[in-house]
Amino acid sequence: MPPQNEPPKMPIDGVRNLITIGSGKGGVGKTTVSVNLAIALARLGQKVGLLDADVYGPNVPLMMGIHDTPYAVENRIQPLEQHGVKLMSMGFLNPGDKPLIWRGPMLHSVMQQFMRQVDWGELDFLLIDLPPGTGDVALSLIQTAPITGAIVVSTPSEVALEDGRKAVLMFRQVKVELLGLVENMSYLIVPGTGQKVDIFGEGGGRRTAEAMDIPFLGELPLNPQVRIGGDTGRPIALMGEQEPQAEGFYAIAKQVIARCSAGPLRKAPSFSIED
Ligand SMILES: Nc1ncnc2c1ncn2[C@@H]1O[C@H](COP(=O)(O)OP(=O)(O)OP(=O)(O)O)[C@@H](O)[C@H]1O
Repeated sequence: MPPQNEPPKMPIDGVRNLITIGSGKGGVGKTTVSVNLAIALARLGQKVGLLDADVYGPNVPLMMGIHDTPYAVENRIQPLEQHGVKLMSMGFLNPGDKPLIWRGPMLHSVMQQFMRQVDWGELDFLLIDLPPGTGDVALSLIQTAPITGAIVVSTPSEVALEDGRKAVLMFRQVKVELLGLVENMSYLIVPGTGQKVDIFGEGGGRRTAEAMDIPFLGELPLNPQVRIGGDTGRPIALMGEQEPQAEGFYAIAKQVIARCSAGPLRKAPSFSIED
């Protein structure tokens, strides 16, 4: 049972599955996985929203190729929509290169508004792209919302995995179900020669997932087209499931659908930070 002083985890109206995408380390491709997974889920027939919780470095608008300003109707913020995905990001409200200089309580309140005062409508999946690490924003979200499951993204390098393990342990400590680990930038196929190069080491993601007893959701190669897709606002998942360069994202999306429709994950886990 949650302790008496713990705030209740209020469900988000109309949202069936709330999935957080986190990483220990920055720059490992968490937002890249988030946008491509969102598009893949939408293309597989799911109703999808993506909340960019990386308030200090919100890259979702750029990667989804949309820079409008959301408006409010009767105190409810209307999410923007692009590539079949409903979107909300601090980048829509604070566009450009101006840094946001906010402390914890302000972040907490804006995240609550993004979850609960945005007119998400009916969604099968609301994905939350967390900021890297195990800090305030991640914890505040996890403490207040019934997270269905968490995905952790890491490269196979030991440095990234060390921090990835901390993210896994954070979710475990707050009793959020781990949907699994995604290994990004797993290897590079050299254009022209077809040679496979393990730039960040080989197999580290799978080994870590096995050691921590969480599902391994798959490897995503380092691929210049993935970077270009992000930089131009046309994520590679838009090319569809049949496109070999996008199929890894669809394979992850299918596992997420399978796990989340299975039943028990739909129930909000109880939370206790003291455990
Ligand atoms: N599989 C990949 N192949 C090629 N480039 C990639 C791949 N994954 C990510 N990138 C590129 O690496 C850079 C960092 O990715 P991204 O912004 O998704 O990381 P992140 O973990 O969300 O970073 P942070 O949260 O620290 O801002 C981006 O330029 C992105 O396009």
